[in-house]
Amino acid sequence: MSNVAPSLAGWMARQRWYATKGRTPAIRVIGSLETMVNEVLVMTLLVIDEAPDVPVLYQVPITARPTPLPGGDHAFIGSSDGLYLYDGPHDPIYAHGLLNTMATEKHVDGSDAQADGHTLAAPGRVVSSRVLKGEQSNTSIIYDVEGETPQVIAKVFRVLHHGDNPDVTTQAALTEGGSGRVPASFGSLTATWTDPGRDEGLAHGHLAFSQEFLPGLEDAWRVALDAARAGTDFTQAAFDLGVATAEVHATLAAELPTVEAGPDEVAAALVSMRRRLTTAAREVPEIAEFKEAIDRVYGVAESRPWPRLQRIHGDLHLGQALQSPERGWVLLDFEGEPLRPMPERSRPDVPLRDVAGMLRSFDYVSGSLAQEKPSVDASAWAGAARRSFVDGYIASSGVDVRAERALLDAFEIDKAVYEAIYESRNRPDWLGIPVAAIARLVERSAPRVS
Ligand SMILES: Nc1ncnc2c1ncn2[C@@H]1O[C@H](COP(=O)(O)OP(=O)(O)O)[C@@H](O)[C@H]1O
Ligand SMILES: O=P(O)(O)O[C@H]1O[C@H](CO)[C@@H](O[C@H]2O[C@H](CO)[C@@H](O)[C@H](O)[C@H]2O)[C@H](O)[C@H]1O
Repeated sequence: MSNVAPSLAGWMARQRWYATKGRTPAIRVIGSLETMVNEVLVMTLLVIDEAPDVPVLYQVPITARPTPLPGGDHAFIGSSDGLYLYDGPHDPIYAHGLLNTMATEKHVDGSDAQADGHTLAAPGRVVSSRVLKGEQSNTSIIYDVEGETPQVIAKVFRVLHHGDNPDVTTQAALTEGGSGRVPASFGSLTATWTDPGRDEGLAHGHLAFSQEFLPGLEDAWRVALDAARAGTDFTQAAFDLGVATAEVHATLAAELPTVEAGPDEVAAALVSMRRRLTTAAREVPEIAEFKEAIDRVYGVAESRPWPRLQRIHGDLHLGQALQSPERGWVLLDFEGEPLRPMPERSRPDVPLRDVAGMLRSFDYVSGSLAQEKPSVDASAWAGAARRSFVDGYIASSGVDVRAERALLDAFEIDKAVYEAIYESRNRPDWLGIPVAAIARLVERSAPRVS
């Protein structure tokens, strides 16, 4: 097609996944994978947006149809060369083709980009597909498939990066390790594209992956919020969540490389934590006043022995766990923290970070209920859930994380610092939740200066 970019820019700016809110995209198509299916041109465009200071690369799958897609008005992008352009995931021709590509290890050649599929187990024949609704940073397509096989979900990554996406590699390793604590991985799609900024002039990364879809399950955030509001005991569920987290850690340590936490590794982790603190102090005045005290907590953590580093979830919170009646807790979304640079997210890290993430999440339950009208005091509920979660983690892992309090506190503070940045950028009304946690943790952990 001659030039689809003019139709795309305005549409991209309105999408949930467009990362630079409030800016007008300045886009250029740098690569394209194209196939013709029954008179429909299916294009996976790699689109660079130079509007932000650091350009962002997006994956924008679109279909170009000679006639309108029935029922596709909500996914209509615009017209070009007399063709009707649609957001690919909403068009069954793209959606079915994507799953097929991942299931058959097909190679697709594009002018500037190449994609290849990888599959662990093929799902059955697709009957229908639909896009998952809700606020998400990526676009997920749910497929109904023929026969006894489970439903399938394919996640289309919108922002692309050079290097493996941990959402794919970590969950695939867990599936290969026989873990039922994640939905079974089916396949993934990677691409190579030109990148003049890299030494070899090429970048390589994940475009999409597919896994078992577990329908009709509530995530733990909703379950916990309802339980806390009603004052229902959650300690057994929290204990089981601790067990599930420890089991995932054990499988990841067995399946993927682990490394000794030597002085260089500890120093690198501290550099990243202090960099984040500096950003938070600059963006959030409430954090600036705690900066020195937090720095002292980090100093204590630095002087303690660190456990061996391994792959972890990286952004574990209650919204990332589904409660299945058959399987118990199942964990999702191993993509890591969206605000952390992608190369850092695939590095071996301290499993205590995931423990800290979940502890923060129980605090968020009581923090958000305290803001409801009328306000609900769930602090005792949250305290009991936090203790039970840690009990479950210790029971399964055999690691006494309470004995590593100084480290756990430092990671909990680091997570709350991250949350303060996240909330100030996305949900300012909730900024008080991580700030109050930092005040409490610092009061408990920061050595006083006389
Ligand atoms: N395999 C799955 N089975 C059931 N629901 C899922 C599955 N994967 C994702 N979901 C649902 O989709 C939501 C978003 O998925 P997630 O992986 O967190 O995407 P994103 O990275 O776009 O936020 C989850 O909170 C969950 O409700
Ligand atoms: O799910 P994402 O990978 O997009 O994670 C980001 O958004 C989360 C909010 O949806 C954010 O989580 C924070 O808020 C949760 C309640 O909404 C709470 O349970 C978490 O503990 C808290 O960190 C997450 O930090 C962010 O990366």
